[in-house]
Amino acid sequence: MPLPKAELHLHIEGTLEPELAFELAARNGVKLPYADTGELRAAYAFQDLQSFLNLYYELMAVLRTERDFEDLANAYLARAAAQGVRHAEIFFDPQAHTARGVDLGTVVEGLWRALGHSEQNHGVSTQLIMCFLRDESAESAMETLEAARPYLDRITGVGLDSAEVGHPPVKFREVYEAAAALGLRRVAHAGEEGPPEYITEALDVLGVERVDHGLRCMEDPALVERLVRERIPLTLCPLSNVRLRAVDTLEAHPLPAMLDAGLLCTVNSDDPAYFGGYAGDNFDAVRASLGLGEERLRELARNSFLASFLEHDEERRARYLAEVDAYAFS
Ligand code: HPA
Ligand SMILES: [Zn+2]
Repeated sequence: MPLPKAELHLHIEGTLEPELAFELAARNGVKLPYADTGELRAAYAFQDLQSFLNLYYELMAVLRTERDFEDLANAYLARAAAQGVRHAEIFFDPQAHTARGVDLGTVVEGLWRALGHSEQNHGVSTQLIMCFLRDESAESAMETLEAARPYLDRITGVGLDSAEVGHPPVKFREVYEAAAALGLRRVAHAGEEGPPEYITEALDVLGVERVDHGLRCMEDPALVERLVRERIPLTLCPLSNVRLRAVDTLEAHPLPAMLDAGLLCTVNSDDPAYFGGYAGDNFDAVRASLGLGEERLRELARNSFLASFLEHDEERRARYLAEVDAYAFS
């Protein structure tokens, strides 16, 4: 039995495995510029975030109907459950679909067909976090928030993703103010490729409660001290960091130093179909490559539930934490 954990940094579009991409392409009459899954997999050699994003957006062309989004989410939930994920806070990128003529309603209704039954079908509780593409305009983000109004009962929070450098958090000040006024929780990618200042700005200007990645905080000791003092969770994604070359090797990942510094770190998969593994695979990888002992792994699992947006159901959080505490490593 795998260690119970929450997944807090997972882009549902990044769970599109090559086999499902080809299946959906055939179903929808979409022609992919790859002969087969082998040729597609060979394209997964990324130099940086942008080279990944190009393929990530290209493959989304196969996602067209509610059923496509339902199938995508069910495939993820089954894999996540098998790796010990008990709770998942799932990102989606509305603008990447509406820009292709797929309605926000199709996306949310389709995802919800899977998420609404996830507890019964997969034993995984779920939440949805709607991300704005930071390389699109602030106006487009605001329009997306407006368009999401009919679905807000199914959306827990907002996030910020896509190409980071040159698109600082401050660009989205008004959108985040509007999201807060609607009662939405706030997170943002910051410090993946962007500088530590983007992390500070995400906290001070956007009012985020969690920082996605946050890796580059380690360049600023005063920021680290603040993140520790304020107990700001970081959603780290070790295999993603290696594939997108944010770190040279897994062995060089700063996770142990971050834990030693007292940061509230969590381990997540980001875009598992592209980066070589789901949540449990990321745990296994840091265990093998970083020499983390059982108590560090247990701490990471505890952190994932402590950092999750389960305030409406503290009983559930306590149950998950008790499962982690009782877990016997084999
Ligand atoms: O790792 C990521 N970073 C930024 N944007 C993204 N969109 C999907 N994955 C990512
Ligand atoms: Zn991400």
